[in-house]
Amino acid sequence: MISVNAISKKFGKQEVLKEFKLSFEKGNSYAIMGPNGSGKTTLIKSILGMVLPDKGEILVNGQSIKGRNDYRQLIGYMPQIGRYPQNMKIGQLFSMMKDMRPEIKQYDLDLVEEFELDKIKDKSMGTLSGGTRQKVSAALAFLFNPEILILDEPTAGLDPIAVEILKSKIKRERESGKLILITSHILSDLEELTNQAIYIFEGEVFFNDSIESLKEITSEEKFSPAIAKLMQWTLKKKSTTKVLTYA
Ligand SMILES: Nc1ncnc2c1ncn2[C@@H]1O[C@H](COP(=O)(O)OP(=O)(O)OP(=O)(O)O)[C@@H](O)[C@H]1O
Repeated sequence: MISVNAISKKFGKQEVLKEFKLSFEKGNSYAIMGPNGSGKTTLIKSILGMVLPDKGEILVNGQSIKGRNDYRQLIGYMPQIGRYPQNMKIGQLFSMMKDMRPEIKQYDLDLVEEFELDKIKDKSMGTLSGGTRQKVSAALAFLFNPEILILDEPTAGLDPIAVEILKSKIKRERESGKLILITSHILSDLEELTNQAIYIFEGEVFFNDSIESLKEITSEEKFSPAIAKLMQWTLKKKSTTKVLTYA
């Protein structure tokens, strides 16, 4: 569904993505992991067309995304930090988004309802707490029932009830066959929500396979120690990169 074909990206002298080769298939949910600054958001933004790779190409449903915008309609994106017009009210924001997609007549309002956003529809975006803004971002990502969901640190800043609501929504979408990409530092969330693991380190894809095979390779039964081991390997034995990279 999404093919990342040897993309590279530099910011100044810093090579953030080095020849990334990845493929993301429908019905799977991918945990995109790596230390702070390892390139997770840059990868996601490249798929969204918000960052232009210096080399390589990205295909969505077999077609290059270069110079196109239409494919974005297939994707629901929840950014790490949602930026919205400060004076716009929640209700106005949702109306504006709906007006931008007039062809869509049915909305997925699960999160609008579960987060009770209607009750605060007259609040301005600029006055919202960080967590409430996250709820709005999440509800918008799911609004048009997209085939692909890209969620950048989706549970960060949410209270425990909201976290459970969002996780249960993500699981329902995954079960319905959607493609889901999640970046997070919260390993317990990733274990619950994903079946594929991608670990990025110093601009390279260090691990890319199923969570089952991650556990096998690391000889760990649980996800968290398996990731911890992977992190130790990245730090101590950088030379194992080639062995662990399944492109
Ligand atoms: N627009 C930009 N201009 C210059 N440098 C950038 C830009 N965007 C990202 N970077 C740099 O690229 C590197 C990777 O950033 P990125 O946001 O992709 O990391 P990340 O893995 O998502 O990090 P985190 O876990 O902290 O969210 C960082 O060193 C960052 O400073």
